[in-house]
Amino acid sequence: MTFAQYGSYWKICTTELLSHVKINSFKSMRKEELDLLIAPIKEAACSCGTAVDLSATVACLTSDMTYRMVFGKKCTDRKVDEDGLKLPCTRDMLIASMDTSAAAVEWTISELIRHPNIMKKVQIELEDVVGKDRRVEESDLNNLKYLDMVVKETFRLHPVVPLLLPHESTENCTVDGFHIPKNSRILINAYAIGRDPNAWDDPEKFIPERFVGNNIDLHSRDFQLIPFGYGRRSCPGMELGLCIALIGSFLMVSFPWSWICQRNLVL
Ligand code: HEM
Repeated sequence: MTFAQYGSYWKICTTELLSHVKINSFKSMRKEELDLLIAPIKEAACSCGTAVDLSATVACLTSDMTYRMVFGKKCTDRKVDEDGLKLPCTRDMLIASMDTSAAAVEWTISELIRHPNIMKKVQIELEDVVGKDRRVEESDLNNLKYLDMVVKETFRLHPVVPLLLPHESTENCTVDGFHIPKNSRILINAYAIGRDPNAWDDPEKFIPERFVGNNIDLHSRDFQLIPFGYGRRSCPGMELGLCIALIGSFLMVSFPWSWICQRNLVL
């Protein structure tokens, strides 16, 4: 799918599988998968010294969710059974969704561990919005403004697909004075754009507050922040990816980071 030309077959994935309506209709399934994700972490909390590989756990969560969205049934074999791998589209989906979402959560947590004051602010926001007596719901995400800024800032500094995917020009064109011949392979350096001093103040620093009072958004034409690409070949899984990144980060932040360090969690 990833290397296919734009056309009606390609569009099936974005319109049928990853549309806003479809993503919403799978909410309950995400909740179930989230319970499965929490279980090993809870277990580790009870048995001192048990290691939990967060990256692998989040990757399993995403692959199982994608599998269920495509096949409408639970993935019984962790390695994904034959059906999944026979369909190139499904294989692409699994590859595109697993490591990206897991890496986004890992980078967010790494930055929060390096910046305990920012971690504290996220935890305070979580207590204010969600409290301690109930589980976070996807509907809470809209109200977690600071967490949203933290995830955006993480995407700016650590875009998980730093050069996006290779694109090809279908016509001769001129961009910003540069002539680009037809059929050229174009790589877009999202990593460099996110650290460009012409676009960002103090670009090497992790400052979520830089998003206060501006509308820099992942959904609009803000080309200084393009972790999901832009245009019709941008990431069709952006909504799901963002949701997983926010919920995954939320979960990890719920544990005091000192607990994470003491308890031998593999980050
Ligand atoms: C945090 C999570 C994710 C990030 C950061 C991410 C990022 C990206 C990027 C940068 C691209 C290339 C865009 C371009 O070159 O312009 C891409 C493509 C793609 N992504 Fe994602 N992605 C994420 C999650 C997902 C999920 C959850 C799915 C599916 C369930 C998915 C499916 C795809 C597919 C199928 C493509 C290829 C699209 C095409 O061929 O035009 N991604 N993603």
